[in-house]
Amino acid sequence: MTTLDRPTLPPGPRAPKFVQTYRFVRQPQSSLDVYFKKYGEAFTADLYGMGTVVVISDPGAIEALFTGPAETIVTGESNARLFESFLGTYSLLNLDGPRHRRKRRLLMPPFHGQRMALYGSIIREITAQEMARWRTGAPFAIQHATQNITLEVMLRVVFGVDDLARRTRLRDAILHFIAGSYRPEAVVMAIRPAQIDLGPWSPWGRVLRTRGEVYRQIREALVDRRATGTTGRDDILSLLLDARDEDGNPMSDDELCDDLFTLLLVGHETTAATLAWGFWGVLGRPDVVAALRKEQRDLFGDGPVDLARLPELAYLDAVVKEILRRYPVTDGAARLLKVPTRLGRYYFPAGVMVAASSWLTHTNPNYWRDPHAFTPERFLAARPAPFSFLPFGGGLRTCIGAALASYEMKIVLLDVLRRADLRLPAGYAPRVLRRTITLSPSEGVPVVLERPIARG
Ligand code: HEM
Repeated sequence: MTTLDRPTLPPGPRAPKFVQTYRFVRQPQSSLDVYFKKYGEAFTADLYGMGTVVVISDPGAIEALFTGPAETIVTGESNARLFESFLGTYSLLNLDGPRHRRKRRLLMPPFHGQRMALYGSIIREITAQEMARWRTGAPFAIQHATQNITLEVMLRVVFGVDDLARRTRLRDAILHFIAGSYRPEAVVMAIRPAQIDLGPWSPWGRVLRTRGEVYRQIREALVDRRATGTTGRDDILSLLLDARDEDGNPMSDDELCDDLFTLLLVGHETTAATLAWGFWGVLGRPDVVAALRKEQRDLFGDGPVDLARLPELAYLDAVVKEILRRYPVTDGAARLLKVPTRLGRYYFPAGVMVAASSWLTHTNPNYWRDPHAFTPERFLAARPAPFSFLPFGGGLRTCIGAALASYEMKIVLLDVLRRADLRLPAGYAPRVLRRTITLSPSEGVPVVLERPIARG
């Protein structure tokens, strides 16, 4: 009998559930490496809050997972197991079916590739403002800087919050929420059964209260916008305020808050963490920095890049892709099987979650040569095998911010490397830490600015 005759769970770790959950939380990549070595491209794990999860890194099965029928291979219900308690019931991530389709259509326009040209000069201005604060000498965490940039981009460019005082309060509230996720006890964010509010000093109580302050600020931003009006505006806040359902009703404030909180958090944390990993990868390779600078100089001399010509920078594009491959900041993309389902060479039973692991797929030696090396050139030499590269997930649920994230990363890398000489302090090597929704580098990648920033 083959694995395709009847639905079967592949073998996997037999450690007690709490041990497996601990490893998932604390050793998000190294534990997967161990399982991959032992069980191969599909194995079954058992995790608190998520139940039975089959982790796959076989592109054939991933293709089937991403392109199969959305009615029986569902995403929202699966995401909700991890994210509902803090992203909210109405968050796009946690929806399925027609509600998901409608919301996604509504949210997409500001993230469409063609819109990027409008955002470029503001991203550049925000990056310059951040760099103006850097000082030579003492190391600083580059993730702190990239986070300031990506959060400001979300607030100004996507949300269209023009009022400086309002922006500052919203930014402070979200940074306070994220700072809390650095605390060791904030692992409760990844363990659903431990999410019990035992007051302001309890781990989950603290998460709820800092998140509550972000929601309060978002509600106030909604009040402001209702007062000033949405006419002629095409930012997310205005789009959502103007949206009406089939019966002509506007969205409730609870729904608006979940959507806005999701975009604010997901839209900047992921890009900030990827950029931080990116600086770690790039600064560790002076030849890559030199090649990036050369490409830029050959096309544009010593001045800034003309952003309309960004697509001509092929090496930069390869660097960004390699950062996304080598340092995936999410676990990947998961789906819940509502019926027994064939995925490539596997046949899995109903009721299990199937998670396409970006880490294991991106480091699968069957598809990537020397997968642990940071080698941008691999993306110049050949296209990746189908479904072996999934930084933004896939199918109907592909990340809506993929174009914005890549565009933003390119501008930040270009402008920082053109104007700043950064180095990594001796002896630093990052560990992979869970932080809100990302896998971030420990200490946020400390860097040292070697000499004052060159003039723009
Ligand atoms: C480097 C940065 C980013 C990475 C690595 C990333 C990664 C991902 C991944 C893996 C998914 C799951 C896709 C799936 O289930 O197939 C996702 C979904 C999503 N991302 Fe991103 N993302 C990034 C940036 C952004 C930005 C900038 C935004 C918003 C502006 C955003 C908003 C979303 C939303 C709303 C979803 C849910 C889509 C849906 O369920 O229909 N992401 N992202």
